[in-house]
Amino acid sequence: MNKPINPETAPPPADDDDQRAEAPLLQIDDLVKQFTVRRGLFARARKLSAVNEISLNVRPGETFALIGESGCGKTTVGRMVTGLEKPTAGTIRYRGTEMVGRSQRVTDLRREIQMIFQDPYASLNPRLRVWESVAEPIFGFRLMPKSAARGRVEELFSLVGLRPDQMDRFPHELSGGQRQRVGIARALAADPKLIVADEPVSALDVSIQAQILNLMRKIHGQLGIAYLFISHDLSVVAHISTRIAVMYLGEIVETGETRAVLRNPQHPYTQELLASVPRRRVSDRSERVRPPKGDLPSPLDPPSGCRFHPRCRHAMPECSASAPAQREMPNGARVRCHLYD
Ligand SMILES: Nc1ncnc2c1ncn2[C@@H]1O[C@H](COP(=O)(O)OP(=O)(O)OP(=O)(O)O)[C@@H](O)[C@H]1O
Repeated sequence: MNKPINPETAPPPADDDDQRAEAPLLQIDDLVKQFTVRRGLFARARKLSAVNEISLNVRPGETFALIGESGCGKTTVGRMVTGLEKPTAGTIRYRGTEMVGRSQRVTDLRREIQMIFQDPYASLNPRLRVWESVAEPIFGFRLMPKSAARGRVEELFSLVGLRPDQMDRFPHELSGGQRQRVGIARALAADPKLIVADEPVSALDVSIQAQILNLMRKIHGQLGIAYLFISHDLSVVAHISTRIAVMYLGEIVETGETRAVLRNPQHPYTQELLASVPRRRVSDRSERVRPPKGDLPSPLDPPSGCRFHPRCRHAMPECSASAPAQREMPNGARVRCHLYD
């Protein structure tokens, strides 16, 4: 996206009464993911803390954004939500059901959670014609007789702005934007209620990014699908999400309505992310979030207390001593920072 951030472009939140009335579609509580890593054959195994006790919920039909620097754990959260990765601890509830095990109920509900990947080229089978890739979930979940699948794929192609004559092409015969449209059609084929979109536009040319985002917004409006939208890019998130969670080194440091958080960020990390945006050149790849000073510490050995404290210009002695509790701010955002104790 080549626009500076404008909090006013964020879709307005649903009014409070609507929000209270609706149970969350997705409820994540105290989710933890640790990977066991070993550097070298004889090195001892170590725990890498990719996601540390995060909680969030996504309401039916809303777009919830997860944002943060590369390596902060966003993809790992998305992969746990879609069942590609198993949590170390914590719970993921979808429509009230805890998504563990392989019961029929869990399997049926998994169909309703689909994923759009960053790199549509890598996520499509190069040996299949694209219509066959889109039809795979229809066959896999036995959603309709095989004879009807091609007609359904044709409908999906039309929905995502592709022509029927493109159905028999192979992925390499399409442009990046067209391949991402195929990826979106494939996610829609399973009739989802929630789509985890993992950096869906960051591999695309800037000129194509807006087209794909507009398509995602159109689908959202037409079909009422909720998105868990993972991105590095604040300007993308400002454009598409109603609520946002800012992640830093495996933890959520600030969460709230997108407009409120972008207008008046409270956490020093969020403030730095936002401050870096207008200074960027718009045409280059540094459009992504520019990290604050210093390197991102290793999740193999995360800092004590507040994980952001070694890079924080407001750091105080208590910041390295204890992890801050989450506090609700006057603008409704929830923030973890000792400045607000
Ligand atoms: N399978 C794995 N085994 C070991 N470490 C992993 C694995 N997957 C992710 N990690 C590590 O977990 C941390 C979080 O990675 P993750 O991909 O979730 O971050 P991210 O914010 O999505 O970053 P990016 O945008 O670069 O994908 C990183 O340090 C990463 O190296």
